[in-house]
Amino acid sequence: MQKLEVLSSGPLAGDVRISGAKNAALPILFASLLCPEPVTIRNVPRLQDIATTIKLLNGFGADVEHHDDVVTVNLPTIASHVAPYELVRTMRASILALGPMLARQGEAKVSLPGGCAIGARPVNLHLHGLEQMGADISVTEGYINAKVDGRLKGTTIVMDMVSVTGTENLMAAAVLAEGTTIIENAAREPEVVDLALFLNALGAKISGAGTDHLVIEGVEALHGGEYQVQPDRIETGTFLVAAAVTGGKVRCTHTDPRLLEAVLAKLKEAGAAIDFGDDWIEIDQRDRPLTSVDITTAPYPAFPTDMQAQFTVLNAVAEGAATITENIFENRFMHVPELQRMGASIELKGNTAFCKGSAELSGATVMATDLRASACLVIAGLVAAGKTKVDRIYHLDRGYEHIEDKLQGLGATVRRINESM
Ligand SMILES: CC(=O)N[C@H]1[C@@H](OP(=O)(O)OP(=O)(O)OC[C@H]2O[C@@H](n3ccc(=O)[nH]c3=O)[C@H](O)[C@@H]2O)O[C@H](CO)[C@@H](O)[C@@H]1O
Ligand SMILES: C=C(OP(=O)(O)O)C(=O)O
Repeated sequence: MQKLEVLSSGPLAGDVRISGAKNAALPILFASLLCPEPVTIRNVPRLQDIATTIKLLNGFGADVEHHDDVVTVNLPTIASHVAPYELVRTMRASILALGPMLARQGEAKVSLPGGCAIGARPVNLHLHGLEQMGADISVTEGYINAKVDGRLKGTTIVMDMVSVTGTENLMAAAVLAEGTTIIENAAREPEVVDLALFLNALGAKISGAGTDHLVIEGVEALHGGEYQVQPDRIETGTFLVAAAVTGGKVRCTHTDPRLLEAVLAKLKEAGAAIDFGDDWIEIDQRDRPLTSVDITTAPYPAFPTDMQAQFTVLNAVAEGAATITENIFENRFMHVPELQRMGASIELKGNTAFCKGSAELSGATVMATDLRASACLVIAGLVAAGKTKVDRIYHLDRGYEHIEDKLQGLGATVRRINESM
């Protein structure tokens, strides 16, 4: 079993190149299913989730090439409309195959992704929206079976809750629907905007992306094209927090400060000096006190749940007391017991973590439970006295490209080890 061994590392320093966004690349790759002509996607990160997606696309009959950060998908005819449990169970985002496959093929069979560490994560909004567009949907033996006679039909969908992949699935399906689809209470996340821009580059007619009101005028077919995935705002935020807690100075390059306003505001509130240009962000925490900050997660443009775990470790070591309230997922505090084992003083009550701050963390063997919890434990290891071993790093590999190389480049002592339990 692979682990990351992290040693107390001192202030991080230097430049780190940010990869393309996992949560934009995944819906874009799945939406390439809509297109019978070749599609070239640039700035795709090398991640386990991307490899899983490519396997799913191969299963549907696609010819996929992946060189460096460029992926080319060619799917002139669909060979299979099934996304099997064996692949889907390793990646919830597989649900994003449903809308595009149904829209193009009139039929889709996708394994239910199931619950995971951070919450139940139902897909009722995805299914309900597709039904409103005329799909006939049943769930049998763990699979979603969706069918439509002819094309999906444009309609108005009011989403009960803000759902990122729910919005993406319905928006992608609506691209090939007959007539106009309106999605109200749509997610405004930058990854939804990236997907809309990608689809429009292939001939889709989507307007309103980035607002909660999307209008999708259906077209008969998409054409091939090229697109560059946006930078990963969560990877960027993770490196900025790592720099902050180690009292370092780090510049994230190939990123976009406009995607991180809520996160940058909280880092400034915590005492960081932040500078930025069009495609870089620099944090300087040298000789500056780090103060804990209250965090409340909510849909974009508010503070992202995917940065909550990283700010929990920041609050554990910063001066002062602060609360962290998680409003998106009901079980996203699995990193807290592990941080407590490293010496953090955090009390959990319902969906709020009360952080006392100023903890002197000590290294321990800790268990990563999900992607961002893993990142939080790696950051904790950078400031903890002695050695931290982070177990179950396959979670980390789902979402962070070459994380140990990037951290080493900033002066951290981190290595991947093979060790049995
Ligand atoms: C691949 C991807 O982009 N993943 C992101 C996406 O996940 P994902 O799209 O799965 O998250 P959602 O935005 O859908 O979830 C928001 C909330 O809505 C609930 N819900 C969602 C759909 C549904 O049909 N019914 C329902 O009740 C969820 O349980 C959750 O409580 O957005 C999350 C919230 O920003 C991020 O943490 C994930 O990193
Ligand atoms: C929760 C995340 O991803 P996923 O939705 O793929 O589980 C994440 O990126 O933090």
